[in-house]
Amino acid sequence: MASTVGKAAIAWNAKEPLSLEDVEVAPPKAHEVRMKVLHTGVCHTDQYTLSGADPEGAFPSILGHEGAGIVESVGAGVTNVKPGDFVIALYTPECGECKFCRSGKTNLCGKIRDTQGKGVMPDGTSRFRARGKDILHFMGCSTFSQYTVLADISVVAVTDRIGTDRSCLLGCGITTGYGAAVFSAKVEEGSTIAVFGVGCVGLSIIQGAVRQKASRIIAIDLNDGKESWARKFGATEFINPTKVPRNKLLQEHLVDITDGGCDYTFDCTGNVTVMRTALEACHKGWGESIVIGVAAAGQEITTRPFQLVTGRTWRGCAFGGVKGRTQLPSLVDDYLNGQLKVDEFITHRLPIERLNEAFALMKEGGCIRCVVDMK
Ligand SMILES: NC(=O)C1=CN([C@@H]2O[C@H](COP(=O)(O)OP(=O)(O)OC[C@H]3O[C@@H](n4cnc5c(N)ncnc54)[C@H](OP(=O)(O)O)[C@@H]3O)[C@@H](O)[C@H]2O)C=CC1
Ligand SMILES: N[C@@H](CCC(=O)N[C@@H](CSC=O)C(=O)NCC(=O)O)C(=O)O
Ligand SMILES: [Zn+2]
Ligand SMILES: [Zn+2]
Repeated sequence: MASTVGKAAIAWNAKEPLSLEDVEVAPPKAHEVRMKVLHTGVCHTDQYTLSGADPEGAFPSILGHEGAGIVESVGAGVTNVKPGDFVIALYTPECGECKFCRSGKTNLCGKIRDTQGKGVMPDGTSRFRARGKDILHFMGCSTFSQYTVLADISVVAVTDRIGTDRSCLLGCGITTGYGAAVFSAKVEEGSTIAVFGVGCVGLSIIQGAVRQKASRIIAIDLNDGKESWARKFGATEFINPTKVPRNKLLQEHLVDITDGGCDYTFDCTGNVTVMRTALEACHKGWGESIVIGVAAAGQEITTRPFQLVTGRTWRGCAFGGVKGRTQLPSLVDDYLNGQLKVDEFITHRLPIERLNEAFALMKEGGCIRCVVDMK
């Protein structure tokens, strides 16, 4: 098999716009898949890494991890997909064999995590070259490229009846929030929950909490414009933290209005102060706070240990705790059966040539997800 050339949006350095240029994409080696990326979403984690705040961020690299497309070719030993299959890229792979996969306790497959974090394929090398230099991979996906190479355990085949311009969003934001509520927290019927940060992830938590029949879903965001978004997805209340009664902390206000605190709270902001508020807004004895937002290098969370002694639980999840190869096909079915909203998240669409504009749009409250056409 030969190398192929396609356009990719290369991040040469942190804090710089992506540069659209030709990239040479080597053929897949054993247990690798070369994918023609048809659509990609742009997630806040891409922006976080481009901002330089990610301790694992390395450049030059090809960002993007919320992508879907078609298998172009496969390396030796690949049995789970074949050329022509429609696939979603998985930044949380699923090998089914490692200690993590076998534990049944987590979706955090460990098989390729070390090399993935270093921006290389499992054999320690890159498949991308541009301007005579190796370009790093990102989150095992690099979906801001017309062609990319992934480990075979980092793709899942799904029906294309959903369309790659929709299935791409199941590669991160929607699955992360929905999974956090349904599979990770396992919100119970009648629960009171609070969601901090009404973006794609927060709205997806709301969607999951509605599915679980939560009674009260309190959405919290600094932007009043997010209230209509939250209510459209099923929130029963909205709070702008800048408007809580004077001399009350937001967590005190939440405890007051919920008869002692929330059963579940979710941070979808990446702000460590918000994470503390979310923990302390939990009900004594059983409340659980789930950290989803990604915080910048050097940031740490604090609270009084007494908050935990008195029965609150502080934990987190990646990709909603969802096992991509096992569980994503059924989320696609849910979408096709009208039980999972996906289209509703798409506020903007752009061609590959305008991918940088998606980063600017993310800073505007009106953008939930921008889907980029990579063709
Ligand atoms: N753990 C995981 O697996 C994953 C984690 N993430 C992370 O989750 C987070 C959310 O992602 P996404 O939904 O795409 O991001 P968005 O930026 O779309 O949503 C975050 C929302 O939080 C709001 N916000 C910011 N600060 C506060 C605050 N102090 N109080 C209340 N609301 C606030 C933002 O408002 P404004 O726009 O006005 O700033 C925005 O509406 C990010 O940190 C992302 O990196 C994403 C996917 C997977
Ligand atoms: N590289 C960062 C950590 C970033 C992070 O937490 N990523 C999430 C997914 S965010 C998706 O949009 C994740 O999957 N974490 C688990 C993992 O193994 O990376 C850092 O070093 O802080
Ligand atoms: Zn993401
Ligand atoms: Zn594994």
